[in-house]
Amino acid sequence: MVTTKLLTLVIVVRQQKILLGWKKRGFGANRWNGFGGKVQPGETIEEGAKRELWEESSLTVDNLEKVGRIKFEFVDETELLDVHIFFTDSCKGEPLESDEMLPQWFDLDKIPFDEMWVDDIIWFPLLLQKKLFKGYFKFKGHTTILEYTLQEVEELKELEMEESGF
Ligand SMILES: Nc1nc2c([nH]c(=O)n2[C@H]2C[C@H](O)[C@@H](COP(=O)(O)OP(=O)(O)OP(=O)(O)O)O2)c(=O)[nH]1
Ligand SMILES: [Mg+2]
Ligand SMILES: [Mg+2]
Repeated sequence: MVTTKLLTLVIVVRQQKILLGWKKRGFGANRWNGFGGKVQPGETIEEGAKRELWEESSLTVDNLEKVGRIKFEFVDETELLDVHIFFTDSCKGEPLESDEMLPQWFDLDKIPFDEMWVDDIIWFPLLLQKKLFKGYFKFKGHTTILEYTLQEVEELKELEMEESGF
């Protein structure tokens, strides 16, 4: 049986720099990434995103902008990941290291894609151009993309629709 795990990812920008965290443990460890994680029962996706941002970086934010949604499939695994991606340039506070993440600011033209998930270099340009997007990536292991789709969408509601495959 295929199950879907709901996840969030928050990309923080401030003063022409992007904040990434070096993931110290768990899924996707030893890569730079935005902040996020599993949505818990009883919270909305945006609430989950804010909670994970706070837990992992100590930053707070009033509003997150939803910018994209990517589904990930891993061959030989029955769990699909449904990652809801948010953007903010209005976070409050200063980032602090957590159990999970070591935060660091990067110039927007020096994003360390060679130390990130391999799909990121494909969709980050859309995010940085403030486009809305949806995508699907099929992985073999954690470093090989077998196939993918990526589309810009016009409206947020296009991200809410289909539950089965894009
Ligand atoms: N940039 C990027 N992020 C990804 C990819 N795949 C993927 O799951 N993520 C993100 C979504 C989540 O933010 C994070 C995975 O969730 P997590 O393991 O951090 O979950 P969590 O914070 O609840 O973990 P924990 O407290 O249980 O340790 O990685 C990807 O291909 N690229
Ligand atoms: Mg996390
Ligand atoms: Mg977490």
